[in-house]
Amino acid sequence: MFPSDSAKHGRQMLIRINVFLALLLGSGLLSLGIIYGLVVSNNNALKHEFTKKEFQFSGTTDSELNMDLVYKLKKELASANDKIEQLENKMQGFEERIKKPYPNVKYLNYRTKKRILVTGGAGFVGSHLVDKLMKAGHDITVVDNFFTGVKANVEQWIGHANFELIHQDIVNPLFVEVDEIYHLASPASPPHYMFNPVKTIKTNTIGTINMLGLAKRVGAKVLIASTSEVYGDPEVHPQPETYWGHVNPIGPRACYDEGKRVSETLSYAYAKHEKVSVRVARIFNTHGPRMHMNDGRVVSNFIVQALRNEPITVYGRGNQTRSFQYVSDLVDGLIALMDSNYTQPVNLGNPTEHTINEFAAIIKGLVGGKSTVITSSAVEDDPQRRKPDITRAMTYLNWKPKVGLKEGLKMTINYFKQELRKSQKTA
Ligand SMILES: O=c1ccn([C@@H]2O[C@H](COP(=O)(O)OP(=O)(O)O[C@H]3OC[C@@H](O)[C@H](O)[C@H]3O)[C@@H](O)[C@H]2O)c(=O)[nH]1
Repeated sequence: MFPSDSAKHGRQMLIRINVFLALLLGSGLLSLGIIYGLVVSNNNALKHEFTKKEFQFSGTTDSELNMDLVYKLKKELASANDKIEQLENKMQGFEERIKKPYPNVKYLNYRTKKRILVTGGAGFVGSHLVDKLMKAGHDITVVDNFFTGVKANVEQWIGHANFELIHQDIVNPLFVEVDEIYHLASPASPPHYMFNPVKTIKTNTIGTINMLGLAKRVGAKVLIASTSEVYGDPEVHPQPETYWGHVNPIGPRACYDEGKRVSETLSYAYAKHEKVSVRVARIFNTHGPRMHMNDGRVVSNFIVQALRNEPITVYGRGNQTRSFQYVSDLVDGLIALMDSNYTQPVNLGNPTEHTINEFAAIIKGLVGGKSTVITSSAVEDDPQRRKPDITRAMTYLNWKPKVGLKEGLKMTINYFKQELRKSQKTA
């Protein structure tokens, strides 16, 4: 080999090495490029993921914070409510301990002061009678089984030296020394007296025997609270006391109607044979404060329905009539009858007569509101016409009602307004 050939060969080798190195460098750069590309894209994905996470993270934190706050506030509110309740209970305790002044009571000496028993004295009519007799200065004993009566009706007298409250059912004998007995104990509203018919009969028979027996033993005068229902579904209108009535003896109302009729029969049997001094009041529909909201009678139902803007429910066609008296008139009549020498039955009622449809319109007019008047099914044996002839009461007791229908209803409506407010407060 010539030296020039070897130089040529050396140059060729150098070129090959350079090409090889260039290729190597190129592929290296290419790989680096690919790796860079991969890293960058991965980084972007991470970035995106991070942003997403960050977004989610920040959202979660906010709502958790809100939940925490709501939870805390709820806890604080609950504990504040607990404290308010505790304070209210304490205040109620204090109020109860502060002696409430009694209503004014007249002073009577031992010659004029009477010892009077009022059965059913915690009821609607009974409690108004008790108020009047207490204010007149007499010694009053109330006996009540609290089936329809409530202690709250006489709470104004509890603790008074002239007042005593006995929780007892008059179906059981009672031994007390009294001068007069007003026997009012009995459920009076149709749904109440139909609730337990046998019990209603027992109250008006055994209960009445117990009271007449007590009157005989201690020489007391006794007034029996009878009812216009002894006339049943009357065929004579208006009803005088001489009318014997038209009662279905086996109908749903019989427990009360017949119960009261037996009560009257017993009274005159004791009067005739045992020389007991009896008075019999036939009480017509009455309304006023202390009627129970769920009493079920037409006055309470219509007023409460109108106050609540609920439909006023007329049973049947609404052409049946009733005459409504205010409770203070009735109480005056009961006392006048007890104090009189008249021993025959006496109607006590207001002769102003209205159909139930008219009555619904009167209540709606007085209450206002949005109530509609609807009719629902008629009541079995519902008396169709009722209006008292009060000639006897006017003649022998010099009594007649003083409170007009609308005047009385306004007072009854105000009472139910207060009751509804109270019940909404405690609900
Ligand atoms: O929501 C009612 C409630 C009652 N009524 C009707 O209104 C009339 C009067 O019903 P009430 O329940 O008030 O009273 P009643 O006249 O039937 O009985 C009353 O009679 C005299 C009292 O001795 C007694 O308190 C009671 O028995 C009935 O015709 C009755 O069907 C309605 O139309 N809607």
